Amino acid sequence: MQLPSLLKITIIFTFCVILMGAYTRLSDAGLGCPDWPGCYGMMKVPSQDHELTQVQNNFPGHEVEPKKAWLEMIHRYIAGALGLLVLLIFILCLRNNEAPKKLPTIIALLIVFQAALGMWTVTMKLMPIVVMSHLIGGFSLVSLLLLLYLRTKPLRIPGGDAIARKLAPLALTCLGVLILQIMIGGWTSSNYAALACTALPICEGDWYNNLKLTQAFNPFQEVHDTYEFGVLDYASRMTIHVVHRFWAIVTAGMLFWLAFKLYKQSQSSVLKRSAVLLVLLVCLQVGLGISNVVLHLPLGIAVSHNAGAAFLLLNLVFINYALWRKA
Ligand code: HEM
Repeated sequence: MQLPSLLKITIIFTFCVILMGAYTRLSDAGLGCPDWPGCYGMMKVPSQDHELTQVQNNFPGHEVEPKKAWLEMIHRYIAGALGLLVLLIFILCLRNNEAPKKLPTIIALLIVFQAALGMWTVTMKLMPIVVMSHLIGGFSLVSLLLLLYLRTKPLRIPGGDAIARKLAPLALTCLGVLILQIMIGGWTSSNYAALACTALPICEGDWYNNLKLTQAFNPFQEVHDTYEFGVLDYASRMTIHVVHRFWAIVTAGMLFWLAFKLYKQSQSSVLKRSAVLLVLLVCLQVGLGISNVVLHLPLGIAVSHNAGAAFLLLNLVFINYALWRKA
């Protein structure tokens, strides 16, 4: 198989793994299997009588919840398959003289680190900094795979679009702003702060005088037996939620500005289409965020909000690639 085709398949597959991860996390199934890499020490979810007896002996106090355990195991198996695809890409790039070498090496190292984060997510009982890093790891992986795909494929983007090129620093700033918003979103979700604030447009009560920025964003929280369902007090969760909403306004504003400038100034139809897509994705993402709040976090909307963030990121990575690549 040709490298670009393999990369295309791997990008779609990575997207599925990210969504499956979000579905697992948001269904509170992250601890469906309390150990790693097996599930209660087995390669499948224990269901037979003798297996359940073994669970009682080896994991006293634990009760197997088959649905949650299967979600977690399916996520691990498909993540393992993704690891094999990345290894194949790495080998193909090493063998192909014209293919880049540094980027596939970084991607291969990243997936190993991502597997370690997956393990720590379980062994450290959903510690928010680990859960958020695991989410960012997945987003970074799909972005780097897209970059590698773009580098291995001749693109019909005029690298010499001098006017549009002037927008490159703005596009990079927007990328930074979006990444920060995604991190705050991951922090909101991993600290179970989604329902800490259910009023619109801001928060119920005297939210302004109850902001606790230092506690809310301390990456190293006190040690707890488990972080499932969150350990922060109400004010800290509310603070995280409010910051995610405020930064969403900054993000949306910046991305609209970039889209407007790009649409007006670029000569390239590909970049003009990316600008329109950017506007649509921002509207969709903000709409999904508001629906999360109004509808009290239905699973489908929460997972779509995760997918929306990934699409936004990929679109912005593409725009940056097009604007920064050498003419
Ligand atoms: C550009 C805008 C936005 C981006 C890129 C973004 C991104 C994200 C991301 C990546 C997550 C983590 C999802 C996960 O854990 O799977 C998240 C969570 C969340 N976002 Fe946003 N978001 C945006 C705007 C908004 C807005 C405007 C609202 C509400 C008014 C909102 C409400 C939420 C809530 C409530 C969660 C927690 C969901 C949960 O616990 O599952 N977001 N966001």
